[in-house]
Amino acid sequence: MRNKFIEFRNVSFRYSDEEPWVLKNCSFEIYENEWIAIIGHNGSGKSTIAKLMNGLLFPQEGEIIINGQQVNEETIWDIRRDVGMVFQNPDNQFVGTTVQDDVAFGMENRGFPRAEMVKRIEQNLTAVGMQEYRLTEPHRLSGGQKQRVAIASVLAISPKVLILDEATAMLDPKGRMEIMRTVSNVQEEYKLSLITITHDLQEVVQAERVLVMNKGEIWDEATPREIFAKKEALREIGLDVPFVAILTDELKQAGISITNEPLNQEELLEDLWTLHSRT
Ligand SMILES: Nc1ncnc2c1ncn2[C@@H]1O[C@H](COP(=O)(O)OP(=O)(O)OP(=O)(O)O)[C@@H](O)[C@H]1O
Repeated sequence: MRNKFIEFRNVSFRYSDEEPWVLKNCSFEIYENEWIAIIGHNGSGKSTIAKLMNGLLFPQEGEIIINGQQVNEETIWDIRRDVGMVFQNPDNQFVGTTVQDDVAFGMENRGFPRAEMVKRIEQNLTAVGMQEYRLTEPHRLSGGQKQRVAIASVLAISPKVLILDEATAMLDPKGRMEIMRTVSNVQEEYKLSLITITHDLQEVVQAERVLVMNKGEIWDEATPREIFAKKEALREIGLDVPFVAILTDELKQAGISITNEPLNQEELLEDLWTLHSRT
């Protein structure tokens, strides 16, 4: 049984008294070392959840507990050490003139000793496969490389949770795959809780659990397979389903009796192969 690391208890939030509620009575938990994807239509409140987890915003109602502490003005520095975030636009996240300066920045702010900083720069740039670029100026890097450096900068201060808020949205398919491979490796190596906010279905199917948002409320919370089995209901709330799930439905309608809910090509091929070998 895993320990709870983040808990939202009846959280409601709005940006001002004049504006509508953006989150309405949201309760959920995130466990140590799990990978959870948050999905939902545009404006459903996903980024707001991320900002609440990092103490960039505070709820008007309910409470948020992270690593046993309530998130508030007094605890945000502890919370920000535990919860690292990487955003969508890699260009907005650089402060250093070289890659290694950039990774050092967060540690300098927190007063890490120099020898520790040098060790962590090496360790974290290696973890994301960017060690050979340590003296490169960030603007010379590709989008995917910039995001890997942004991840290394966050990892350098040893967070327990890594939030990627649409962090692959501006990358090409190859860049996306590289980032997701990197992230999956570091999650394993550092035993992190990983929260990916994304519209990319290939990312969603890799998560252990999916939290679906709809109009500021939690619509569902389950494994990717359970979520994507609800194809029609997902479409009704403006969400896509993976191509393999659509293809499976069409194959079923054509009389091919696939009994599972495959989530990727490999699983679908395996199901078809099993059927074929039975006939
Ligand atoms: N700074 C802000 N001031 C006022 N309203 C905001 C602000 N940021 C977001 N909102 C509103 O809050 C609602 C939720 O926004 P949020 O960014 O959390 O949604 P999202 O699910 O992440 O959307 P997307 O997928 O488009 O990024 C939207 O209606 C948005 O317009």
